[in-house]
Amino acid sequence: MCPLLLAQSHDPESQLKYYNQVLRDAEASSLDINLEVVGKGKGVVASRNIDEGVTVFTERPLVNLQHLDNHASAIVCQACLRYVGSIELQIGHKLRSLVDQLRGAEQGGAHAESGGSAGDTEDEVDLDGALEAGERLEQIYAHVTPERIAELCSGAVTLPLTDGFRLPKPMPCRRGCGALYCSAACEAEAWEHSHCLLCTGTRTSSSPLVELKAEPFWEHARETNEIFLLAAQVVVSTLLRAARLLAGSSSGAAGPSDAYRSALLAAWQPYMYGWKRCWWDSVAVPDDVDDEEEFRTQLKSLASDSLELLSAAISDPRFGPELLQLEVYGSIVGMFELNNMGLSVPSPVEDYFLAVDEMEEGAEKQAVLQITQPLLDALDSEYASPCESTAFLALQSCINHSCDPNCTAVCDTGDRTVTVLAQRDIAAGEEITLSYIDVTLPYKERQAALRDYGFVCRCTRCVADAAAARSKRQGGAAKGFKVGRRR
Ligand SMILES: C[S@@+](CC[C@H](N)C(=O)[O-])C[C@H]1O[C@@H](n2cnc3c(N)ncnc32)[C@H](O)[C@@H]1O
Repeated sequence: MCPLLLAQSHDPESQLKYYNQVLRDAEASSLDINLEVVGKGKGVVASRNIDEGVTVFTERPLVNLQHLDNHASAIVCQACLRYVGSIELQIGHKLRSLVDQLRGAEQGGAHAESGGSAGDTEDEVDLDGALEAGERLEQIYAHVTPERIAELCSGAVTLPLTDGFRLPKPMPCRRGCGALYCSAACEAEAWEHSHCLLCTGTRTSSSPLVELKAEPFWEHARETNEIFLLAAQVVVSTLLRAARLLAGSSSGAAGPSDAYRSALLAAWQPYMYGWKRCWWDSVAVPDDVDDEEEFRTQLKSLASDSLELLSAAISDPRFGPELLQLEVYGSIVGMFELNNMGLSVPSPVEDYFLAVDEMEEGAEKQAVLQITQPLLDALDSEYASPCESTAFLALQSCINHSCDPNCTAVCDTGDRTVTVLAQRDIAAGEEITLSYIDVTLPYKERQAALRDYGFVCRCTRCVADAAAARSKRQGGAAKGFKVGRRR
């Protein structure tokens, strides 16, 4: 049986009503939503001509998450992804994380060397990795000392020219879970949105009323799939919003009442129409997996464990059970696998080193370089590593992929928005497209990359490339026949 929350997504009339509101909110007056673009599901089309370079629309993500493995590269506001602290802190943090990571790899290798399983292929790989890690550590320490890294992290040193690169002071989560924000407003917004139930901090304060017990859920997500963290934001923010809507209405407590159902459906609407297939049914099977059925069963079991831990963490008498069903949770995770958008925010550290590089040649630049060059040499390619995150946006998630897209998306952390810009002139009636992958790849590699998104690309370029490949094959077959005849 299709749970109530998923069944609603099939109603075209409410879908159009919702998306027309989304278009109005995004001030996207030059766009329409088409619920059935041939072979692609719904899509976004231009309702009038759009000139190259024009902003097609701007919207804010409904949820976003800095990739867990990116925390080592960038300290950003967990709500809006703005870099926080200072250039010194960002550089010190990158170096400290790098050193910790390399030490871990080095020790892993040493452990394998001293263990009794020498000759095992994995251990051999570990030893190679350990050797490389050791060399990279030496390279870092040839340029900076551990004390220098500690000074940068603690704010004990000020680097030249950083006045022009001021960053907001980090604002810690009120419960001290380690999450940082760029302002009290962002901290409060994240708290109200979902962090109040997903926080793992223990520091007590006058608020909130709920007991915090999300650590086992986080631990499971860290070890298995970070997308569970994003799905949890959807679940919690929806439940909290429904509870608020219900509290604001004249009806009673949560339960199977009509009032609760309509509050829940209203709160769920931003995600309702993004629904695709369940995660375990939609994920592409990795090349090294032989037993597809077992693989999908394992994914389902992971989702089930995650949901159990989440349900235990957020149990609250205000919440009904509708959103905590496995099919609904699986569809949210699946939606992120197929619909989310990667956001990359360039690092101010890169801009800082560029500014040094662009200084006029002379004694002043030489004095600055004496201080900054060792840091740049120690960071190596890490100096430019950006903040990488994943987000879900109501309108952007309706835009289909093309290997020859007419639009591009840029992220602005300043006002926490994503802007979609026309890359070329777009005619009225034309579909708005973005690229989900690196479109410089050849046809086969593009299709392989898009398999991870669960579809065979039917964009104009792929259709043309496929036709060209077919006719080449047919031509090849004909040539082969001729060769055969000559023999
Ligand atoms: C971000 S959603 C885009 C909106 C989607 N069409 C819908 O109905 O919600 C991505 C999904 O759209 C479909 N899609 C996007 N681009 C496509 C393309 N070039 N060819 C075929 N299907 C495409 C695939 O099903 C993909 O998983």
